[in-house]
Amino acid sequence: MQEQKREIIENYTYQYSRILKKNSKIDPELFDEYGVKRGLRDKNGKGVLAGLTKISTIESTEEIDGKIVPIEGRLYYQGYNIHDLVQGFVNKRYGFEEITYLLLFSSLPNEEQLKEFKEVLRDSRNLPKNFTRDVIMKAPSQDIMNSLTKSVLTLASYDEKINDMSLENVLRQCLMLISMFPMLCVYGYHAYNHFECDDSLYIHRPDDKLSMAENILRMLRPNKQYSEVEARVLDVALVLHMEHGGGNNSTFTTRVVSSAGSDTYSVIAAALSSLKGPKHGGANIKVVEMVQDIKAHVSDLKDEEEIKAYLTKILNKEAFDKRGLIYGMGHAVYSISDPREQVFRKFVGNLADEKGRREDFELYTMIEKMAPEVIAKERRIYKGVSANVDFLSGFVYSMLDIPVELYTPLFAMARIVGWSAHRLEELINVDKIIRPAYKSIGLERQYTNIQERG
Ligand SMILES: CC(=O)SCCNC(=O)CCNC(=O)[C@H](O)C(C)(C)COP(=O)(O)OP(=O)(O)OC[C@H]1O[C@@H](n2cnc3c(N)ncnc32)[C@H](O)[C@@H]1OP(=O)(O)O
Ligand SMILES: O=C([O-])CC(=O)C(=O)O
Repeated sequence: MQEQKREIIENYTYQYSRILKKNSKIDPELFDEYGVKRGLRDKNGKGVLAGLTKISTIESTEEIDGKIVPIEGRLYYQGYNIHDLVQGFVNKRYGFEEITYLLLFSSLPNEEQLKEFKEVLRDSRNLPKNFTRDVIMKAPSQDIMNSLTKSVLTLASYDEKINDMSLENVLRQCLMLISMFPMLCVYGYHAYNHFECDDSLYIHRPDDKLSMAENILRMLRPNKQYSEVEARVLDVALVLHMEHGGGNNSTFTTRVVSSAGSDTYSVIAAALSSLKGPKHGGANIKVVEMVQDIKAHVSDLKDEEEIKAYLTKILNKEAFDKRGLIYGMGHAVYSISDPREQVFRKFVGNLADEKGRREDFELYTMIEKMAPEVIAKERRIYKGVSANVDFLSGFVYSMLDIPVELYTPLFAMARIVGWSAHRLEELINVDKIIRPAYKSIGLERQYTNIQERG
């Protein structure tokens, strides 16, 4: 019976998807005719100006002799170059907490301020009683982003001040979510791994003395053990993913939903739903799957021509997931390079040697070299294509023995900081609902009674 019902629905949706496509199709030329900016971008790929922000700056071009020329990408958090920030803490102290303070409060903390901030984060990390058992463990899924979103929305029902939009209350909610995300994600993974994959169940509590990066590894590993190098690499990865302007899809979502007056939990749930998309934060999982697929189908991984031919097949929707995308390549703003990928690149070679993954590293390097050529040949390129932050992040996580299901959630554990900063900036400065226009090209029609319809 169930089988029969499923077949009926499948036939219906098959037939109606064709009707939908025919009736909803809009002539692509009309977008140009009405000056519609596809993807809110102009013809050169530049985004329409939708707001102002002081939180971060992304640069990919420079004006030289009156001409706009592409440059190596630059990223600044609150005015500080990302390279200088990473250089400032790496191998000296953990950076996540310090850079979170910077992004939220616009200045680098002194030692006293950092100590106090870490204590506040620690005290904010307080899951409601039995939340792990009653919420996270229920209906576990391989999709940890969905599990995280469910947890965030359920946390709302424990908050007595859910709709209080005062700055101090929204800041309290943001700090709470920033500090709790690692538990929600890692416990969600353990629940899936236990109930769906028949593995043992571990729920380790975070240690109040440890940094965010250390606690993620501690909660994840059955024996709670990790090396200092592993924790420091993860810490840098988190800092690199924290923030990327107001226009990236998930931060713009944060701005849009905040502008409607929604509560913090709903705003962050919407941002999570955006981030998981394979064209955005979900790309880090896709890259690793794509590289596995290349390894399975290319007989000589050192043969440039064979790699090129397979990448062309991926681009032509003939291989891998048949969506026509080479994941980890391209960016809406950067052209020559993404500075975050450059930071990863600095240490990923050594890490690969340490972990016996040199051959994989060489394959990634080869793809990074060939893909822009293949994309430039097959697509209309406005500004050049290079590897983005998602290209190497999954490879790095795999060398830290982090399960693939947690790659995009790790992005979320970092980006919640940027979302929080942008939500606060939107609430402080704008107070106007975001509402762009859609030109209607539908024709007016005469209503017909149901008996008279064909
Ligand atoms: C944290 C992040 O979100 S980083 C991005 C992570 N996403 C990915 O790695 C997925 C693969 N990359 C992509 O899909 C794209 O490069 C995006 C979504 C990141 C940016 O897309 P756009 O802003 O359209 O890039 P751009 O304007 O430079 O693209 C020019 C053309 O090349 C295509 N293109 C760009 N990158 C790729 C790619 N990796 N594979 C296939 N085609 C590509 C675009 O679709 C576009 O074609 P169109 O005009 O027919 O739409
Ligand atoms: O800026 C973008 O469009 C995507 C991106 O790199 C990010 O959000 O980190």
